[in-house]
Amino acid sequence: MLTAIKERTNVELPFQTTSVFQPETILAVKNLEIFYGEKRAVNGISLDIEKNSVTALIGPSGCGKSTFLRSINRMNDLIPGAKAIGEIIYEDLNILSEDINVVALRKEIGMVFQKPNPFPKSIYENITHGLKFAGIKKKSKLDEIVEESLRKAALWDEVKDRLHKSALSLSGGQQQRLCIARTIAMKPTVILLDEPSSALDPISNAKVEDLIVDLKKEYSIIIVTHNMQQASRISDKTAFFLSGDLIEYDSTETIFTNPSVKKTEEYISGRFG
Ligand SMILES: Nc1ncnc2c1ncn2[C@@H]1O[C@H](COP(=O)(O)OP(=O)(O)OP(=O)(O)O)[C@@H](O)[C@H]1O
Repeated sequence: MLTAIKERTNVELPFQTTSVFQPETILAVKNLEIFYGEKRAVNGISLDIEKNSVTALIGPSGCGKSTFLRSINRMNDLIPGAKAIGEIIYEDLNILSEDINVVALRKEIGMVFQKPNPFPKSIYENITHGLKFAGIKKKSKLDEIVEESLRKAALWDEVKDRLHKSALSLSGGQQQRLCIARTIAMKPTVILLDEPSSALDPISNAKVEDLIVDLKKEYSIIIVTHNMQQASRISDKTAFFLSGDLIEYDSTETIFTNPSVKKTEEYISGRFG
């Protein structure tokens, strides 16, 4: 799929491509620094994100989790004065390169935000909006993708009889699954989730968590969460951030049962943050 980004951007690859990845790595982050004006919010972090896994980003408020997450699909470009230095390598390309086609990138690396943000349109149109923009016009094809995306987001059975009703008539939890379906419809490889269930009631939260675990079969998922139980329930790897530094990154089991760094243990046991 990324060939599309390459073709559209004509990026010259400045590095050898085949040796960059370990077999299961989908994103390789190298010496990533992110600034807002003069202020550095992420201090030169390096980590590999595994394919078909859930990676949780945890840490106290203001430690740089969302800033890092947004850099992965270049959402920080929308913030005046924001600047990223270093490399985020995805399928042989540095995502941070000026030549990257960010529209194509954001289709492959989709994002779902904390507050459900469906368009004030029908459920059907919420899914088809981006597809039409991408040039898919045929009704039968659109119908097929709508059903497929809603099924994958575990929402089809609840909405199949009201596809042309307003998305705003859905509950908060359903709206968030619709936003996930909207992202899935663009056929991403990576899904970024910024506290996707923190605004939801416990039952909707549980549905979204089940969905995330299910989705990792097909997608690589990176989730920012303040909820330690959530991180331990659904993620395979956990990265602990503090003041813009990546303090510890390991399997979720290790982070929660036997962390190497004292600060990690203090944070997950609720002693600060
Ligand atoms: N748009 C912005 N302009 C300037 N500074 C920003 C901006 N967004 C974030 N920051 C700063 O960057 C640092 C990291 O913020 P970020 O939102 O990434 O942290 P976070 O760990 O995601 O926090 P939270 O858990 O509260 O969402 C903070 O000091 C924050 O004030």
